[in-house]
Amino acid sequence: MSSTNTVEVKPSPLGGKGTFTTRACEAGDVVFSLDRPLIATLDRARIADTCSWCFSWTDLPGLSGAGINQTAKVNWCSGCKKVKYCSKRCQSQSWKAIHKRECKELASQAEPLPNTVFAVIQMMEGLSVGDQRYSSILELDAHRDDFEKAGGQRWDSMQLMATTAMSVMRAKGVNVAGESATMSMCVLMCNSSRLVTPTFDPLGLVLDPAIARLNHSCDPNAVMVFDGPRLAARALAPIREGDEVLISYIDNTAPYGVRQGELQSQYFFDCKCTKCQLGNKAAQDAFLDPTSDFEERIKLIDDLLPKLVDDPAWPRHVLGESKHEQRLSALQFYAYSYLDSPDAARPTRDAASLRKAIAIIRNTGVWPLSRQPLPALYRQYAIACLEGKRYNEAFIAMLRLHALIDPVVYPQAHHPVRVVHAWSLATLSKAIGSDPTSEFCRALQSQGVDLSMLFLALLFEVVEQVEKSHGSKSLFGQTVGGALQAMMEPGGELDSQFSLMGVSREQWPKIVEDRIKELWPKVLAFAENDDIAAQIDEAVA
Ligand SMILES: C[S@@+](CC[C@H](N)C(=O)[O-])C[C@H]1O[C@@H](n2cnc3c(N)ncnc32)[C@H](O)[C@@H]1O
Repeated sequence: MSSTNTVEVKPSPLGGKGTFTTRACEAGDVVFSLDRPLIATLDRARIADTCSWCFSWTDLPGLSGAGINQTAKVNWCSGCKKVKYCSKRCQSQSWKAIHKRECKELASQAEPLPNTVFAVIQMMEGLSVGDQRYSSILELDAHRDDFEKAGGQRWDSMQLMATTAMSVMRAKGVNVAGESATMSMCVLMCNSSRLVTPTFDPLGLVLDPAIARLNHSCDPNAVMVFDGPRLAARALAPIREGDEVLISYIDNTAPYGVRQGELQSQYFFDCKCTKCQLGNKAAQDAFLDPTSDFEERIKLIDDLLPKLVDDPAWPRHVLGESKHEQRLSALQFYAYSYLDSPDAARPTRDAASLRKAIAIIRNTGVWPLSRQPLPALYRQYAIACLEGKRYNEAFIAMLRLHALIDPVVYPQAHHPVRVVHAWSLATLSKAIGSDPTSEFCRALQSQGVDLSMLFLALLFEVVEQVEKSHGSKSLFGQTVGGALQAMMEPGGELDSQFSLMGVSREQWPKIVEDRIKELWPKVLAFAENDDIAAQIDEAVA
């Protein structure tokens, strides 16, 4: 597979090998890219609605798919009926690369295989035909003994999956030793990354020796972005020539104990990055000072405390020994118990229970909006609202995320997650604003929030950042660029509005800029004012 090569792999001070730049990079530069990872398999839930070669996803839920024009239809491979493709071209490329080796076996399976088993089979097949690219996978850290020592349900299910993969290989006449299937499974578990859409919705998993040589930091200098099967590591900040490229394996905006717990249990290391060195004292872990009625506000959590301490997840939430710290720990535990795993494509909690959890946490008065998992809960709540067609509530949640939370959680304006949120809010504003006579629109208007202007302001923001976040030629970049062009071209919304007002094209930028400047403080005031937002929300619900 071709790649942009401005990096080299060599021993890392963090342990094992790492990836280092061979030239200095600016923020937003592509540090490293791949046309397609060596192994990429879809989650079982995505097999029926996603092209197995280019990963066009045809069943996008509300927020995640917002605005990405995926009109593709996918059809089963007529041979195995276990994978789908969006075109003859994708089918034929997949056939040449991998599918000719697996179609017959897949056809004989009653159920689609879990993607981890599928990935291990692809790995073993690649090795069995002597493909050199696969042999470098075996040089990766496997943490085999660590997995076995940790034992439990995970180890049992890893062994079961390895055995299943081995039986499929044996049925094809390839004799694979049990230990090598187990090793392949371990390599996969600690070296694979999530395959996601350009808007970060989970689709499956990928494994490629080049990606697997990226080490972790909770304060990363790069982030991985997908564009269909293409993958790029983009610089979040300037990176000097010779510096190590570091991505985050986990949600690096989570509190210290949660991050350390996840890294230790899945990757078997203690992170010692600059952020982790601050421990619970890092800004993102801070709480607000309790108010005088805090005792009363925290009552519900106090009642939960004695039940939590025996839970296996409790240790990663412990913030200290004092009564106050124990209460905050219980509150954090409670908040995380409402959060779906980042791998869940759709929220399993309904909007009402997520809303209740958010309200309880906020009501304590000590939880900053930007402290995890509150931002993640807002995001899941927005998605749950969209799934339930509760657009107004979704709008308020997304507005909070974009205006109040993201600038703190993702300080870089071009951070791809922040840009995707801005785009989702833009498309929501456009959809809701398409009926200006609705009660919700009128209520917003009375607060000075004009949705068509907000759409434009957000669109400008996304277009300004997209070259650095995703690349303007990517599917996402083309979608947002196309939306702006449609507004500006003769007959477009902006063109029509300004023509009516007799404004010439040369005057557009200044007028739009002035209007956005005028709008933004009102948007912020609306987002910040819980009472107004809640009243409108309740009234219209
Ligand atoms: C995906 S691999 C990264 C490449 C790995 N260093 C190698 O040589 O193959 C993940 C493993 O690298 C190690 N690792 C990654 N980031 C680390 C860090 N910040 N500190 C210590 N070890 C790290 C851990 O052993 C982890 O399980």
